[in-house]
Amino acid sequence: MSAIQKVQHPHPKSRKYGAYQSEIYANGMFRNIMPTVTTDPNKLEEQAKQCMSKKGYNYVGGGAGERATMDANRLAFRQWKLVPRMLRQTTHRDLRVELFGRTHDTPLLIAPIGVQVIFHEDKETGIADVAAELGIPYILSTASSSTIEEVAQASGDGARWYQLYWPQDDEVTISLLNRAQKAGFEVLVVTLDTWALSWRPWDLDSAYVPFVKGIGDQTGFSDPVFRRKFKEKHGKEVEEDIHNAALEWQSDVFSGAAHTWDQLELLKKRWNGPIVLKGIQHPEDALKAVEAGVQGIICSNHGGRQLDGAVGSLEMLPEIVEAVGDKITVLFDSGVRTGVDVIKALALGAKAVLVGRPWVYGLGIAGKAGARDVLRGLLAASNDLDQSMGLAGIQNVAGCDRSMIRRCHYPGDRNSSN
Ligand SMILES: Cc1cc2nc3c(=O)[nH]c(=O)nc-3n(C[C@H](O)[C@H](O)[C@H](O)COP(=O)(O)O)c2cc1C
Repeated sequence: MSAIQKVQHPHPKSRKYGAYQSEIYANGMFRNIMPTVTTDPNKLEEQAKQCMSKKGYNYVGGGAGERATMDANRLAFRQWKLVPRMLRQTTHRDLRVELFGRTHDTPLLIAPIGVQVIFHEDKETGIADVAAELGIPYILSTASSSTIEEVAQASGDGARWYQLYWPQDDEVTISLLNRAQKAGFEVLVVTLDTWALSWRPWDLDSAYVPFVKGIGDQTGFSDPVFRRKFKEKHGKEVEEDIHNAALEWQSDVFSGAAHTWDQLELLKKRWNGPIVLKGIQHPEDALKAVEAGVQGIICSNHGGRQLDGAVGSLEMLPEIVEAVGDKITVLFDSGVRTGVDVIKALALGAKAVLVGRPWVYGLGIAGKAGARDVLRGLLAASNDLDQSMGLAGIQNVAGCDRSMIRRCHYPGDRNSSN
């Protein structure tokens, strides 16, 4: 390399996420406007708890059993530390990544989160709008409180993926896939770990499950095949008997029976685009996904909401990446709270990272504006993705590699920002 490095210019298409930090200081110093949503990842959940309804907060903050998997998710992040490099040109960071042939502005994805109306009336349509604005693909949950078509409209030109809770009824499944494709959803995310709801004490103690009242069932209630079948069976429209319609829909999507690998053929035949399996934790399942001929997997344990006492998701990422190499796109979620967490997951081989609870807390605090603040903070400055990459000496996402990270065990490492 020559002794004089060339002056670096920003990539014309990379966005300046780091500007958010200056904006916060300028608002406070000159206009006395303070951030609505805390910028401290360790205080976010507590602020949300103060602002949200008890049931709404418990639904997002809770997990399976004694929340041991949730703890493991955070501890798995704590055991990896970044090793920063100096005197590198990192002034202009480039956060763009390519996934399934499309370039995205950041390595973040909005994790599929159900029943968003219980957190704020801005719900899925509001978050889809924010995601499009920030250049983050929005993954719509099947357990949505807005319809597929409403979310597509709110997302406009934004990238959108569709998450399937896979119904037992193939005709209904095909109808959902057709609707999602028609509405411009590009990637199908099939969640494998939630064919029944787990034991969730924070919801159980107040006997709260929104779906039985028809909340979060909008995908089914707006589906022509589901509606026709419901009418044939009950002689009524869905709206005339919400209680039974809710039961019927729930027993199809959370049936208590898992699908099997061979059944993926149906989805492959009916979905004209990339398919990503969500909920992979074992390297052998990752290899099975390669064999099954899908295009991607998400190393995820559903944020510790399904199986309690399970391994932290990040713990399994390196083995999964090693097992599948470049044969399939590996994405990651469960426990991501800061930009540095994103760097760690990328350094351990994920191509992009899904963010879940943090923006839901923002949504609960201040609606879509609150979710936007959380996501901008995550992408932006100190402690967060863009600036942390710079401080670590990393110029772009490809620079997040194994040389930047080291496994270290310090007794007493904190398990905060759940
Ligand atoms: C309130 C809530 C609802 C969720 N709903 C869904 C869903 O409908 N479909 C799905 O695949 N995953 C769902 N998830 C899991 C997320 O997609 C993601 O895997 C998880 O939030 C990652 O963990 P983290 O939030 O602790 O980072 C949900 C998670 C939460 C917190």
